[in-house]
Amino acid sequence: MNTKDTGRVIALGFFDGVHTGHGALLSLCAQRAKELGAVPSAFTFDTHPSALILKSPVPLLTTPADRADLMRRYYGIQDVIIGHYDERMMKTPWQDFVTGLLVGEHKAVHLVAGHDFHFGYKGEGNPQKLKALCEELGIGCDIVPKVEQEGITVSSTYIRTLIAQGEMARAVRFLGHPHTLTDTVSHGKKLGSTLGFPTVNLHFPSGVLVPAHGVYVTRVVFANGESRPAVTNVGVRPTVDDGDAVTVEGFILHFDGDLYGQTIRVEFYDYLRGERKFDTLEELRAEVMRNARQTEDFFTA
Ligand SMILES: Cc1cc2nc3c(=O)[nH]c(=O)nc-3n(C[C@H](O)[C@H](O)[C@H](O)COP(=O)(O)O)c2cc1C
Ligand SMILES: Nc1ncnc2c1ncn2[C@@H]1O[C@H](COP(=O)(O)OP(=O)(O)OP(=O)(O)O)[C@@H](O)[C@H]1O
Repeated sequence: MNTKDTGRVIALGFFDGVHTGHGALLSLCAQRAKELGAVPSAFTFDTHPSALILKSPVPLLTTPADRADLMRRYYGIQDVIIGHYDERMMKTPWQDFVTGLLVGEHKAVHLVAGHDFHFGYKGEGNPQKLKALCEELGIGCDIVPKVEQEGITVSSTYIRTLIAQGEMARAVRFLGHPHTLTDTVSHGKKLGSTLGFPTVNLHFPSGVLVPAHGVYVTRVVFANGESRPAVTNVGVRPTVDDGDAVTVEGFILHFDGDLYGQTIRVEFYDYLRGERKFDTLEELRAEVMRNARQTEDFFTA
């Protein structure tokens, strides 16, 4: 993208999940970019800073690619800069992050950050300092006030707890869109077809949060943009498997075709039930058919 002449308006944060709080920043970023004739952009990192600073990995709601895709589709962010978070980045003073990286390298003409945005070495940068520095540099800066919903401050941390507990419908309200996983379809055991419900098999990449094991109302979006309702199991399939490998298996309704090797997006809308060990495959089959009808009803209601 040629930003040499136009420059970028850059929204700042990690943006895991791209929730409604992030949405406030991203919408404003798109609006300012339009006013300035600049490219609406966002800056995120490949690794969550806490993973390095606190040395404890944070299981994320989204991969960097899903984050970028959500920001583009829902908020019109054209350019998502994915910075590499390492020791060097951690030790970068907040002023250098702004002047060297955002303005110098990425041609920022305007920045947008949230009310509690702390950044740079030891988190010494904050919204007040950012605003003052932007004034000095002669570029614009917006600080977005806190977004609350249902009396709660919207945050990635809160939404992670919801998804880990299977509270998917509530998570979707706080995200402002369905929870998303994009992956390439891999081969399963092919048992599903003989049981009357062929499935696509996906995996959560390492570092991405696995929702509570159970069955979900989902929609599968194909590479060509078409989509179909699907009922999806997340878990270890105790009826047919002894292992503890977690799979994501979707039975796509009203569809037959080979999707092996294709990249698809699964959108999670609601939680139907926990994963169970059935005594017979026939009982499993009957339950999956019931869950398929519930999924159909969800989208036709
Ligand atoms: C909607 C749905 C619900 C499922 N629920 C369970 C379950 O509760 N317990 C279980 O052991 N397996 C469950 N499964 C996994 C099935 O055991 C698995 O899809 C089937 O054995 C076919 O596997 P395959 O695709 O590897 O051939 C579910 C699968 C789907 C699609
Ligand atoms: N509820 C909110 N209202 C307004 N701005 C927000 C809200 N949540 C986050 N932001 C802003 O969005 C940007 C990205 O924030 P960040 O990625 O840290 O999200 P977060 O939800 O606060 O994450 P965490 O739960 O890890 O604290 C920051 O500038 C932050 O201040």
